[in-house]
Amino acid sequence: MDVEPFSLPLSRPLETAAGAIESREGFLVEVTIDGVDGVGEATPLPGWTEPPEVCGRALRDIEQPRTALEGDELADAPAARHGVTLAVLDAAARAAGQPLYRYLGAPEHRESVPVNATVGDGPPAETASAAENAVNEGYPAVKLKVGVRPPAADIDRIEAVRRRCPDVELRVDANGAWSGETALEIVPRLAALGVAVVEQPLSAEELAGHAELRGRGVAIAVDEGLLEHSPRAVLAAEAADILVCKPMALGGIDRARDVVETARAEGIDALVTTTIDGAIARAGAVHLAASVPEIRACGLATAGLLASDIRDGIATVEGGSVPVSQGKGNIPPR
Ligand SMILES: O=C(O)CCC(=O)c1ccccc1C(=O)O
Ligand SMILES: [Mg+2]
Repeated sequence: MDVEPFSLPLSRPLETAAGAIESREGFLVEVTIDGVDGVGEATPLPGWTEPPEVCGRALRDIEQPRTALEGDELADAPAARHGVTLAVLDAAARAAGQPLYRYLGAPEHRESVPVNATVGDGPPAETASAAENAVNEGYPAVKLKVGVRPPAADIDRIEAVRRRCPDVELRVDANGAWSGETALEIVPRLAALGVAVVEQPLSAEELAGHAELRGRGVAIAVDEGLLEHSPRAVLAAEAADILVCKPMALGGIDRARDVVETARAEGIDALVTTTIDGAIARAGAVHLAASVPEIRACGLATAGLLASDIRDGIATVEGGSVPVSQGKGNIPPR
């Protein structure tokens, strides 16, 4: 197994309530299984996965990728496990002569996956312009980062977006910024502005608080909470209408697919997003989303946030959706 570090600066920082994301450092993972090559990507994000040093060490310690996965050697390193899993699945899908999404179990051909635009914190006019551009480009949904400013200032931003984009599906992601009290005040105002989804309004520990916010006119999506607890615990606490599945943080596209299926079996929806991964992990997440019937718009429109990428022209947005690669495996070989 080969492990190669990379560093990808963002074209500009993504401002969130949990801090700004400025660049992404990770590792390309290359395997050969029964003579077939596979490529994966491990792109840890502190706060969401193991730290980069731990990820790199875990990857370099691996002698046999399949044995490492079978022995659950990467249980404490979700990004490393993601990279190895994606490489192994890529090789397996290639060997089977199938695009990755079909190999993962998609019941039928799938041309593309709908995606939401991702708009970081910024002043109202800037936020509204970014949202309007996204609508003009054909995005079916726009997600705004909130919680950096006081609630009243976020409401101003959302109102500015609504004026310019009367019909788009609006989502907001607070990354855990609000107290229960603030959220109980703000959620009805979001509902009045036609916001469809609020992602992680309360801190990751909160389960009962999220459960209490449901049924107030805005779907409650849990993201960080899935990692703090477990997807099972979030479902058992009835804390979410939607689970936000990040394969890098959940330890691989296989694990993330299990979470999506488990949620849906209980009548809870799920969507796929990334930690702003490089092209290979982003493409893997697109295959995962494509393997799930009728998935709602996913947070996979992040290629444009990167100033450079490990591969160009892979899993990029065209008119509000990302085309699904129909060749063998994850992405075409170089
Ligand atoms: O979901 C999206 O639209 C893009 C991805 C995103 O918002 C994100 C990116 C990196 C780390 C955390 C998050 C998040 O969803 O909170
Ligand atoms: Mg989120």
